[in-house]
Amino acid sequence: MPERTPVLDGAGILDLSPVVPVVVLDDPEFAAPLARALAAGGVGVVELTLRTPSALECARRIREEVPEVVLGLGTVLTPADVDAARAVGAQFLVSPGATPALYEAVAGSGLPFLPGTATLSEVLTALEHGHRAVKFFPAEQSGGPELLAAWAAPVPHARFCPTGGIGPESARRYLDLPTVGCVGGSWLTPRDAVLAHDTTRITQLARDAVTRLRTP
Ligand SMILES: O=C[C@H](O)COP(=O)(O)O
Ligand SMILES: CC(=O)C(=O)O
Repeated sequence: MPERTPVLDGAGILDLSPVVPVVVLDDPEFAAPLARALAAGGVGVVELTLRTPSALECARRIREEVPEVVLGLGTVLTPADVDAARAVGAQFLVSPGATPALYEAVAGSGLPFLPGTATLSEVLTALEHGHRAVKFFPAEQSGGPELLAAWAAPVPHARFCPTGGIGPESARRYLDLPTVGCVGGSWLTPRDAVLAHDTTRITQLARDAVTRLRTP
């Protein structure tokens, strides 16, 4: 396993790329090629979801074979997920929501964490636990950029990674908000491209996204 990279706080994660690819991966053989394909397109961060039986093995391969990519594990739902993610070298954790048990486990892990939030009370709970940077999920279904703009008045110090239903066109409307650091999305790694091991397409999607979204 490569050396642990320096721990970034959650807010630092939001500054790595305008878009964090949310990846569902079955085939460990394609884990490193996929991460390299994203990096070749200018996206040096991956959120690999714990949604497949092989996700942890895929994560281990990325950490071992592509250490230049910052690896987060998503769909972290339980303290056991936190332990498993840490064991394979995850550099940050992402959840679709958060519970007291999850906050406690994350605190013990020492890893940066983007807790999922969909209400202002959940944002306040995240802030109480010391997490200034949070996921806003599912973004489009929960109220989109208009809701985040309203939240920016009472909690301008929170920072958001909206995720859920966002694509290359809608991403800009989130990134224009001062409280948004990056967006998350699956559009850089479409299911058909992943199944076909189509690294050329993945690199092109990453390059297009970075070109379109890097600057206001
Ligand atoms: O569960 C969904 C992911 O977190 C984001 O996927 P999406 O960009 O396709 O909505
Ligand atoms: C959707 C999401 O936030 C996650 O799977 O972690």
